Amino acid sequence: MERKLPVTYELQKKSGKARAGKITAPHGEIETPVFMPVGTQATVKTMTPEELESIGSQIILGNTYHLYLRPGDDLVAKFGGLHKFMNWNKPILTDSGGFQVFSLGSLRKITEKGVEFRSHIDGSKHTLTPEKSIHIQNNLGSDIVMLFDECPPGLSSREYIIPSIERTTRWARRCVEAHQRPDEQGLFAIVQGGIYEDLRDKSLNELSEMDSAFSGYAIGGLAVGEPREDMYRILDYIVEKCPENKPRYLMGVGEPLDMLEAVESGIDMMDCVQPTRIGRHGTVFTKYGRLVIKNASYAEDDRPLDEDCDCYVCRNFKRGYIRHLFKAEEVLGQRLATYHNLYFLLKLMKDARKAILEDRFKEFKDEFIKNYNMGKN
Ligand SMILES: CNc1nc2cc3c(=O)[nH]c(N)nc3c(CCc3ccccc3)c2[nH]1
Ligand SMILES: [Zn+2]
Repeated sequence: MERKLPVTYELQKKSGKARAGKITAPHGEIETPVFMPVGTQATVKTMTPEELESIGSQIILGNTYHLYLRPGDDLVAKFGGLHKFMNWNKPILTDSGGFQVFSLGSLRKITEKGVEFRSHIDGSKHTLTPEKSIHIQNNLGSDIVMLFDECPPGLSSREYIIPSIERTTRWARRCVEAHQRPDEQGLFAIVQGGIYEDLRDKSLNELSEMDSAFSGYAIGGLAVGEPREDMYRILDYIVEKCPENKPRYLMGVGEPLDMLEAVESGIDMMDCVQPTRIGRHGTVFTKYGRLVIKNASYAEDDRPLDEDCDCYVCRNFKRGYIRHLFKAEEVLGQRLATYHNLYFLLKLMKDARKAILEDRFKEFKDEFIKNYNMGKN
């Protein structure tokens, strides 16, 4: 009989293919669509958990690759798991590590067994396997555990992707077998297949054989250098083929316009390091597009970063002050820009959810895109 899954989804409203829903996870509920801040090394860079909660973060992401290398998943387990270690008491999703090996590790080698690599920290040799990845995530105690997959480089050929999908499916079976807490940590499948519709079908069909083990489905293999129109075409094709009664997670997409495109295709969850990464370098999101605060033109500008934003930063600080902080290399500048960027994306998803509930998502999306492309800052 069907085992009770630890992570469940309730569809609340559709507006076209866009959906509003509620995810129930062991550490709490998540209203979707949702943006998930990335907390790679057990911290969303420069933010405290209290600040993350105050801006409306419902779930954050952690990284198997990083936490295994430092401080070690067994140490995190000694502290009672990642929630206790970092004092975040809402849901956490952890990635499985394969992607990070290829984006950060060196001297990598893929075999049937798994992935051999050298640590980007000290060059030590390691092998990550499906079993090891799942056991690390079990130690971390995340609410949502990702399958150990291969994410082929953007624009890989069909000849490369086909055998890659078949190995990733064999790895998926090993992940399901290795999972030590299937009743406490939800397992998400990851659909691959590059920019080819028929290979997306192949990946989804092979994974669907194990559907009863999966609490959700992620769309992987995108935002890895493929042209934007290819990503949109694939989303429009494959997302609605994923089970309607489970959450759908698009991995690695966090540009405002891409997020709205993803929501329109039926995606519920998204992550991206962009808001925190570009925030630390002084680029912020605004209603009218991106703004590079170090630009000399903002030196005497007494407006907030975004005149339509009601976040703590926009209510209390002016562009000229935040520009000064960056020019003076004051760390408060990075914190304020990060805070506002995260708030901006969390609010964008909250407004998208409201538009879906009121069955006016298309109008909401078109209005946002018109303003964002104005670039008048
Ligand atoms: C930026 N673009 C991007 N495309 C991705 C594709 C995949 C993919 O096909 N498979 C897996 N496992 N992860 C991917 C990721 C990492 C997402 C992430 C980062 C940090 C924390 C938690 C999760 C991606 N990121
Ligand atoms: Zn703001």
